[in-house]
Formats: sequence, structure tokens, C-alpha cells
Amino acid sequence: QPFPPGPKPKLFIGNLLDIPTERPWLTYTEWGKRYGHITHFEAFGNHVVVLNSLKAATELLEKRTRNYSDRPNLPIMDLMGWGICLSIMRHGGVWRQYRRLFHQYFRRDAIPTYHPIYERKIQGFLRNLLSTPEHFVDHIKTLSAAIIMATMFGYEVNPTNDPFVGLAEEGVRLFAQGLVPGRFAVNTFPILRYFPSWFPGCGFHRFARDASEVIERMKTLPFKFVQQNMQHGVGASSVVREMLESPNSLNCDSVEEMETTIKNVAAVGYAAANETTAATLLVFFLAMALNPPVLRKAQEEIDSVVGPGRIPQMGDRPGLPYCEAMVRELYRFLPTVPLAIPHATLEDDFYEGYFIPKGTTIIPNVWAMTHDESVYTNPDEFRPERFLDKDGQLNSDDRVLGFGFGRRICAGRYAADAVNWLAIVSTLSIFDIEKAKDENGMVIPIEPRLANEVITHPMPFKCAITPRNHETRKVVEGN
Ligand code: HEM
Repeated sequence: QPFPPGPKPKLFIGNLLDIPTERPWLTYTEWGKRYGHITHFEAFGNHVVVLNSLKAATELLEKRTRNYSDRPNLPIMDLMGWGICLSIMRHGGVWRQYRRLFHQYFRRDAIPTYHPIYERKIQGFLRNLLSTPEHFVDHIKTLSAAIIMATMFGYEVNPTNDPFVGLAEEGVRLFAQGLVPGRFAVNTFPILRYFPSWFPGCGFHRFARDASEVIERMKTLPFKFVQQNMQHGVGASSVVREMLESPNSLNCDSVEEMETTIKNVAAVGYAAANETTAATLLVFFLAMALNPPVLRKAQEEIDSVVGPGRIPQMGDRPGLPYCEAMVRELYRFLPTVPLAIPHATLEDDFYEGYFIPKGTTIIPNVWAMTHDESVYTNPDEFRPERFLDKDGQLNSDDRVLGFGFGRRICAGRYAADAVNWLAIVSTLSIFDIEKAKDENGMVIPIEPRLANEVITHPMPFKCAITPRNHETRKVVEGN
């Protein structure tokens, strides 16, 4: 049977020249309109199927999740030492073990344990915003790093030049490079990993060697920090500490295996959490600067439910449906992982009469799904009301497509959602966010565009962040 429709392949190179490198989610969305909701292309025998509709994603990635839960083979990741990363790990026993372990600490009912960390770090974030609002991007980055480092390692980051954060950022930067399609020949031709580094196209060996040193240090240093604290009977509780204190729950055969498992699972937390959280908060600031009526409405709701003189807490969440709808709209409006993370098939399959071979890379185009005009009219408008019924209560559209699908769905989604929600409503309770003005008093325009990256974020923009009034300023200063 035929492959799903798609651009016509050329002899030998297939669709190599068609593969988009610039914001690929937009091209894939266009292909979806031209060829249909599942689109196929291939290069050098590597098949790729893009899923442009929720219907196809639900049918394949969720109902047939057993077959669609693998990840593509990316040998550069193994060579760098990032092959241990849960989010890109091939399907199998180790993935199951790591996922189970991760789930134990990040499942829905485990998250309230971390609420005090979130509240404390968000208060610090508000203070930073108050003193240097023009550096809001740096404050967002500090917040997301501070939360995951405190959760995982009980480690308090320095606001600038933190050694662990610097190392982790470098590790994540290398990780992101390994994911860029076409960046390393070995990802297209896995056989090259067995060729020497002097062989043409094998320069990746040196890159991988240098990267692996950074990644090893990134995994080991924060882990040792926890071990040393435990030896001296000091330090805060943390995920790593709890794992070390209950080694039997890890099902490892030796101390060495146990330590490796903990290091790997903890490193994934940072890699997966840091940029995604920061990017979502950037989308929030952007959307508020662009949509003053939404900001006002959310603030009115917070004022009427939480009242003045207090920063919202997690317990306030059910009473704030408009804010909830706004957070859902943020995830929809500019999804920060617009192509999720590619899945791969374990066996041959057929769908709607088309053939999907074993080993096919499956790209869920979340962008196309959240901008599907038949579901979300005028999808480029930011309108939280889409998620409310006529009585102002939340409707049933509560699925965050940006967290992915099936067995590979984001394992940190409950933590991410709690942090995002609390940071957003806390900021709104204290600050106004508007478009910035230049030295001549002219409003600086903002374009809601995402950067061309795998885990993306809005293109740089300026906004004015000011305390709403004297009272809200005092609330931050008093905390
Ligand atoms: C707004 C923030 C976040 C977004 C948008 C996001 C999005 C995603 C997406 C799209 C995937 C791939 C899903 C798929 O393959 O279908 C994923 C996987 C993952 N995420 Fe998140 N994520 C976020 C925050 C976090 C946080 C805070 C953590 C950790 C505390 C985390 C941990 C993970 C892990 C471990 C995986 C790999 C799951 C697997 O492959 O089995 N994520 N995330």
C-alpha cells in the first residue's frame, strides 16, 4: 500500500531538499492543508510522517501507543552521553524504569510537596521584577532554574553566574544541537559512528567527546552536592536525596547502578524543565503586553477572589476560572515545543489505507492542532473565552496538546502547570504589563513570533512592568 501523501521525492536523495529548516511547524501545517492531515516524506531511506490533526495523533499516538512510543535513533546523543535522557531514550526496559521513577516524584498527587518551593521562589521572582523589571527575561530564567534545582537537589541557585546552572545550560545547549535535523551526518547514517574521526563527515566524534565531558560534570556535580550534604547532616530535602534515602525503590543491582540511575533521572529533570518553563512564562508576558483587556479581566478576577494585600496561592486555583482559561489559551496560542518530541514506530502499521513502516519518525505537529481553524476560530487571536462556556465556567477542552501524547506524554506536566499557573497569577496580582515605549514616547511594537528552535520561545521583545499601585508594591516588599 502507498505511503501517506507528501512532496514528491527525488531519486537517491528523496525529499532531502524539501525538509524545512526554518520554523518547520509552519511548513508542515501548509503541507497538511495541501496533502492531507498525515504527510509523508523521506530522505536516504529514513521515513517521516507528520501528524497535522488531533484525530490522527489520538488514533496513532494514543490508541496505538504500544507501537508509537519509540523515539528515533539519534546516535549523536549516545556518543555525547545524552542517550540516558528519558525524553529521547529508545523504548525499552531502561526507559520504563526511568519513567516509573520520574513519575513517582512528579505524578499529580506528589506535586503539592513542592508548593512551598514554588511559592518561595516566585516571591523572589516578584522582588526581582520590582527592582529591575527591564531584566524580566533574566528573572524568568533564574526562576525556572531555581525551581528545578531546589526540587531536584535542594540547591539554592545564585541569581547570576551560578556554577551548576552554567553547566546545566551548556549541557542543554549541546542536547538541543543533537536534535537539530541534518546537523550531524551520523543521525542520518548511523553506520558512521563506527568510522574514525578523520573520515569525511565524521567530525562529530570530536564534538561528542568534548560534549560528553560537560554532560558528565553536569550529571555528577549536583549529585555529589547532595551526597556531601547528607554526609554532613545538612541541606534541604530534595528528589535526589529521597532517592538516595530509599535505594530499594530503585530496583538496582548495585550501588554503582543506583547512583547512575539517580544521576541520569535528575539530569533529565533539568534538561526537560528549565527551558520549557521559561519559554511559557515569556509567552505570558508577551500575550499580556499585546492584550490589555485580558490582563484587566484576569486582574479583576484575582482581586475579587484573592483580595488585595495577598499573593495568590495554589489553593485559590479552583476559584479563578478566567485565569485558568487564560493559561489554557497561553499553551494553545504559542506552543513552546511546537512539534513535541518525535515518536517512532516499533512495527509496520497501516492507517487510512496508507503504509507506515517500522522505524518511521512520527512528528506530532502540535502547532497545526492548536491552530486548527475548525476547532479554534481565528487561531492567531489570543482569546481565553474559547475555554469558557456562556456562564463563564470552564468548558471541557482541558487537554494541553503542548504536553504531547500517549505513553511519551510529558512526565513533568503537573509540575510545569503548577509553576506556570502560580507564577502567572502572582505576577498579575502585583504588576501591570504593557508594551514598552521608546525615548520619544512611541510604543514599541511587538510581533508574536516564535524563534526557530526545537524548544522555542518568543522572539526578543520589550515590555513595561510596573507595580499596579502602592499597595501591591508593599505586598512584594513585605514578603
Ligand atoms: C510548559 C512546560 C513544558 C512543556 C510545554 C513540555 C512539553 C513536553 C513535550 C511536548 C514532551 C514530549 C511528549 C511526547 O513525546 O509526545 C515532553 C516530554 C517530557 N517532559 Fe516535558 N514539558 C514541560 C515541562 C516539563 C517539566 C517541568 C518537566 C520535569 C519536571 C518535564 C519532563 C519531561 C520528561 C521527563 C519528558 C520525557 C517523557 C518520555 O519521553 O517518556 N517537562 N515535555
